[in-house]
Amino acid sequence: MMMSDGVAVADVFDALAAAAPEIRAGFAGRAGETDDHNATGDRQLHADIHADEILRDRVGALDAVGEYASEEAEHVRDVGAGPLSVSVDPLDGSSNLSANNPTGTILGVYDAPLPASGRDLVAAAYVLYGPLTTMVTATADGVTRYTIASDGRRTDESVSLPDDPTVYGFGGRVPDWTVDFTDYARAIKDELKLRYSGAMVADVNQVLTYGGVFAYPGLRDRPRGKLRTQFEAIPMAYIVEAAGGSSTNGAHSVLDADPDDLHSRTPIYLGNDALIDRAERALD
Ligand SMILES: O=P(O)(O)OC[C@H]1O[C@](O)(COP(=O)(O)O)[C@@H](O)[C@@H]1O
Ligand SMILES: [Mg+2]
Ligand SMILES: [Mg+2]
Repeated sequence: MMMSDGVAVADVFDALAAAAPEIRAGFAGRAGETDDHNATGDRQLHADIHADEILRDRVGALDAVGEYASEEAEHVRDVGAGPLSVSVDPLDGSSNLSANNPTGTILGVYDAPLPASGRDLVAAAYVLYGPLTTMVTATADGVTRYTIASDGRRTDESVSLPDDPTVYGFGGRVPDWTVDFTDYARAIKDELKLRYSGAMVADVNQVLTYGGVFAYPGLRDRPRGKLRTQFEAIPMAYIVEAAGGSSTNGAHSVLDADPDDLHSRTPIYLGNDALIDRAERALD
C-alpha cells in the first residue's frame, strides 16, 4: 500500500465512522420490509436501503473512491476517478432489527476494480450496532477497535485474537449441515460455549473478543452456504487474519477467493488457527 493509499483508506474509515450514528438513528421505524428483493434474493428492509443510501453518499463522495458496490444493488456503481473500490454490506443481520438484536455494517477497500480477489484488499472494517456502536478497522498495520459516541467522538484500542478460544457460533439449520461439518461441530460444542446472534458482524466480533470460531458452512443442498464472498466473507476474513487468526472456505484462505460474480456466496470458517486447521481437516 502506498502512503497516499494510507491517507485515502483513513478517509474511508472516517466516512464509515461518520455514517454509523446516522445509520443507527435510522433504525427506528425501518424494521419493516419493502416490496423489493436484492441481487441474492433477500427481501430488502427499509433499514437496508437507508443504510445503503447513507454509505453511498458519504463513501462515494470521497476523491479516492472510484467504485462503490453494495449487497443491496445489482451492479458496481462508478462514483469517480479515484483508485480505490469499496464493497459494503450496508446492514448485516438486518432481520435482527425486529427482535432488537445486534446488526452491523461490513466494508472492504480494494485497489482493483470489483469484483476483486481477497488479495486485492488493502483494508477492511465493520461497525457493530450493539449496546455500543463500535468500529473495527484492519490494515496491514493491524486491527483497531473504536467506540463511537453519538456525537461522533471516538476512543480506540488495538485488537488481537486471544490465544485461548472460548466461544463458537455456527449458522444454518443443523439438519442441513453435511456429515463432515456435523462431526466437527459435535467436537467443538464439547469444548467451547455456544454464542450465536444471527448477525455475522456480532458473531465474529465476539470471536475477536473472546477467541473461538465462527462458521457459516456449505450446506447439503447449498454447497456454497449463505454468506456473500465480496460483501461479507472477504472483508471479515481479512480482519480476523490481521488480528492473528485464520480463515478458510474449507480448502484455503478466504482471501484467496477471486469471485467472478459480485454476488457469489462462499462457505466460511473464521477464528483461532488451530480451530480453523481442524475445520479444514474435517472438511477435506
Ligand atoms: O439466519 P441464519 O441462517 O443463521 O443466517 C445468519 C447469517 O445471515 C446474515 O444475516 C446475512 O446477512 P444480511 O442480513 O446482510 O443478509 C449474516 O449476518 C448471518 O451470519
Ligand atoms: Mg450480511
Ligand atoms: Mg445486509
